[in-house]
Amino acid sequence: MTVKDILDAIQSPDSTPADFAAMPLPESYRAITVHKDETEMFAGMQTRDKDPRKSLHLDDVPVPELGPGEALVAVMASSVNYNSVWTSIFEPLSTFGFLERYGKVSELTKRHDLPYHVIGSDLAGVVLRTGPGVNAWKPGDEVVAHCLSVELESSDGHNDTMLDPEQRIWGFETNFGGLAEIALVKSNQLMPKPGHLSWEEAASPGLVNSTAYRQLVSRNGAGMKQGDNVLIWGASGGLGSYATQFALAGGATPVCVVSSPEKADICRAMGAEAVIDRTAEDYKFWKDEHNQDPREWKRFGKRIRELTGGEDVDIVFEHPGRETFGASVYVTRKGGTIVTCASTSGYNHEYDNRYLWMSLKRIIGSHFANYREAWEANRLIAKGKIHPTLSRVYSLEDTGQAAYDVHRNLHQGKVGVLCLAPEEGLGVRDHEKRAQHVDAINRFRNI
Ligand SMILES: C/C=C/C(=O)SCCNC(=O)CCNC(=O)[C@H](O)C(C)(C)COP(=O)(O)OP(=O)(O)OC[C@H]1O[C@@H](n2cnc3c(N)ncnc32)[C@H](O)[C@@H]1OP(=O)(O)O
Ligand SMILES: NC(=O)C1=CN([C@@H]2O[C@H](COP(=O)(O)OP(=O)(O)OC[C@H]3O[C@@H](n4cnc5c(N)ncnc54)[C@H](OP(=O)(O)O)[C@@H]3O)[C@@H](O)[C@H]2O)C=CC1
Repeated sequence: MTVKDILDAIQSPDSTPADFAAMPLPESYRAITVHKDETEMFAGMQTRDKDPRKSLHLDDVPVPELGPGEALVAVMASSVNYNSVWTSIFEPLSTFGFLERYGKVSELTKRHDLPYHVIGSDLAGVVLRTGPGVNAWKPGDEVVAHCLSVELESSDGHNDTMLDPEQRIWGFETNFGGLAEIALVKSNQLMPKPGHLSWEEAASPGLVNSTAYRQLVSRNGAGMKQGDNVLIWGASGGLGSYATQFALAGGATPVCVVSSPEKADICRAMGAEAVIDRTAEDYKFWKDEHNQDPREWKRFGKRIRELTGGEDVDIVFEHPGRETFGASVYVTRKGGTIVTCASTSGYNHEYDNRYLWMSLKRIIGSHFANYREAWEANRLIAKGKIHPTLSRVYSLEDTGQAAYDVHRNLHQGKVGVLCLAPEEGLGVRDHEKRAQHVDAINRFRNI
């Protein structure tokens, strides 16, 4: 049995769940990996110069043993997330430390502690096998997977699964991720694949859509409400393209920040009216490596007021981090919220705390999404209320190039990867619903 036989079964309209269940598993599969003996390969280099094409490998790896509550999934498509860029440049830490730590949890988790790391935190595909105790899913089911892996043995995570002390991001802090022909997930990561989307479209929103949902919409994040002004950094990027959609769909006003006229056009095509091109307007929030320029914060704030009819923003959707955080705190409205999930440009933030406390602002930390939030975010995709923002699709062989493009900010929206799917456009089951939304689904394509 080879992965080719699995693909044939997936593509045959006659395959039944029993056929999938009866199919022997292959011994190995192709996967995108980083290697433990290469973690120092970029030592001494600037972040920008570390090249994912050098560190990401396409390897044949053995199919992992299936444990209780788990599923093996044939991956038709996946996507590149920034966490895969971090893994590929071994920043801020090598992910092998995460695998070693996970390997110490139990006999079963030892499987994850290997000299190679199969990466990737999104997938769309077909369930091949389920482990003991899995009843909700069966071989043959078409699924997407969110990337929250929790053990749930501590009460800390019982109200909000993100608070579990053993919370991990699958394919980043665990092995056997989605940039591969086969992936291992906990079965409670599985969700129904939206029928109106192709494999690569369905695989692309998962991580960023769920994260933006918690960060902006959920009461665990900013709890956005109708009428809010929301400043969205990187509004046509991975997270930002979903934050912009959530703001518009939720009756808020996005103020989109981007870095080129093309990206500004994408935001307008999504329905945003207030757009700032940070390159054209040339904001320099830092005078030098150590000092910010509050006059630039003010110039930025004035521009926001021009666009909103004099109002300040209720919420800032933050992720660039060091470069923008001082400005973000400054421009937030009295009583408003800065919600952050990342620090792409540096994790040691500096801001003038007087503007935070005197104006009763709040900074909220947010990370991925709990089980329920991930499910709710996927439901919005399935209902056609929020759409994938897929711009370009790469082959599994070209994942290094895809990660390079994301690292260098050369992409728009989301970048997809075909794993088992032999071409784009396959896997659509609900053509009628697709026809209703096809323009929105294709909005980011080939820009
Ligand atoms: C969904 C997608 C998401 C993204 O893309 S996010 C972006 C990518 N992710 C990242 O950049 C984050 C990468 N991760 C990290 O940088 C690190 O992962 C953290 C900084 C988050 C954590 O650092 P660490 O060293 O791994 O863990 P510690 O929690 O600091 O634990 C180290 C030791 O310190 C002890 N400790 C923790 N808190 C305290 C405390 N408050 N007082 C005293 N000790 C403390 C612990 O217990 C432990 O100890 P012991 O080594 O013995 O086990
Ligand atoms: N904690 C969590 O759960 C999650 C964290 N993340 C993290 O969030 C970050 C962004 O992820 P994602 O949106 O997928 O990445 P993308 O690269 O797709 O988008 C980020 C956008 O941010 C903008 N940007 C980048 N650097 C700067 C800067 N210095 N100043 C202002 N804007 C900047 C760029 O837009 P433009 O050039 O147009 O302004 C870019 O397109 C990453 O660090 C990632 O690891 C992502 C998902 C989940």
